[in-house]
Amino acid sequence: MQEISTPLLVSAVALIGPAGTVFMQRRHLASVHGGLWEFPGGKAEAGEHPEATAIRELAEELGIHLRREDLVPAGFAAGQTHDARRTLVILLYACRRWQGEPHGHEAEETGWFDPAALAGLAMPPLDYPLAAQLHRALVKAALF
Ligand SMILES: Nc1nc2c([nH]c(=O)n2[C@H]2C[C@H](O)[C@@H](COP(=O)(O)OP(=O)(O)OP(=O)(O)O)O2)c(=O)[nH]1
Repeated sequence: MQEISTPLLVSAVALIGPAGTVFMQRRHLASVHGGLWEFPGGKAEAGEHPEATAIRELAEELGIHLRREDLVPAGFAAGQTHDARRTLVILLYACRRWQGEPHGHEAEETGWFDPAALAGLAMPPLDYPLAAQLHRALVKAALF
């Protein structure tokens, strides 16, 4: 009988700076999807709330502190993991307030991008629909 695994749940965050630009990081070259730009974030631990995942991952990856009340749902994307073995669901939050300066300790490179420019970056597949949803929401000012 084929083994059925639960979907892999990832929380990601679009940090939006005062100029309206969005923080992105380039994945470590040795990792899956190495060298591609992504929203910072990571995998949920067992039983973890997606907001708690977002807060924990951004503290670990960027050294910044987010508050739950500053996380605004901005979109989601579902597909398969790179090896096509599991369903992958990424939940994207937008956040305009945080404590600390984001430093991509694990990233090849980091940068702030105009929301309209995100689609032009080389990204893993699910980050494209996430970037499109974020851009639409920001243009419509439906968020915040
Ligand atoms: N952001 C993003 N990640 C993807 C996509 N497709 C896909 O398989 N992934 C994988 C790469 C990572 O294994 C995982 C994202 O979690 P993560 O950011 O915590 O991954 P990581 O490299 O730090 O950790 P790990 O895989 O080494 O355990 O999802 C995609 O389209 N976008």
